[in-house]
Amino acid sequence: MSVVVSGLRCSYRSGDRPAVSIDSLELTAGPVGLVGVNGAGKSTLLRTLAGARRPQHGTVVIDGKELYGRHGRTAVQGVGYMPQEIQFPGELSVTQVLRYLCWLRGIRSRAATTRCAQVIDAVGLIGQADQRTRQLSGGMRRRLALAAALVSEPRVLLLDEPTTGLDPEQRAGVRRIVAGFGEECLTVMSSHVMEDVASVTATIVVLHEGSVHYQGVTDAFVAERGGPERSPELAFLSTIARSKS
Ligand SMILES: Nc1ncnc2c1ncn2[C@@H]1O[C@H](COP(=O)(O)OP(=O)(O)OP(=O)(O)O)[C@@H](O)[C@H]1O
Repeated sequence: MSVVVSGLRCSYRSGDRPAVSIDSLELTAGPVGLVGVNGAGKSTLLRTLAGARRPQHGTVVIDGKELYGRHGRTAVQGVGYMPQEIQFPGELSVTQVLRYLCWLRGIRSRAATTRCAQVIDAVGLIGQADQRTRQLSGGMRRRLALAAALVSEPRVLLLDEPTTGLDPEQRAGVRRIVAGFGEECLTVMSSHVMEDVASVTATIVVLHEGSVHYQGVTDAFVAERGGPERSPELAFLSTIARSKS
């Protein structure tokens, strides 16, 4: 599994400074933590890697296939994406939403039944499987968004702030899922919670003002930059301070 980015420029309005400007980035070993201050470009990058927003310039190659090129449809089939915000049709139940996504992905009925049950269990929504999505709490909705990203058994899993708004038990559950999936697919997870990033990711990418300011092994990042207490928070802050100077 690999995601290779070259010469990427993503802008929302022509004439503005690009929200993301990355000359070269290769992601192969996961899980990958994607961190940066508000507005650093994390969501824009994940949206672009998910095939949801065409960049103005540059290429995104997933497992050898250009996402915005001729084989884009094949490339995007292997990607699961959990955006920061997502709306579900309120009248559909949790299971119906996931079955619909399976249908869109061409997953056959029997396989879809198994797959939906597995992901509902994985994200801890068994008690809500038949509940309409408009009755879900914010945290449950986030977990449904995670289930939606997982349901097609992606080879590349892109998670935008998956632990935001979850209680401690559910946060730990998401961390377990990310750590587990790290072995089967390339997971990229953005987060503001450095503790979550440090505990589950193998490598880390620090974005600052749309560009990559650090890429390396998470443990080394924390050991080198996290002070005597090896604090993930301090490692992040010292990297950002270096980016500014
Ligand atoms: N829909 C949009 N229209 C215009 N500008 C946008 C839009 N979405 C993001 N931006 C701008 O692009 C830049 C990067 O934003 P982005 O949401 O990717 O950052 P982020 O690192 O995910 O931030 P956060 O941590 O706050 O979620 C910011 O300057 C932001 O204002």
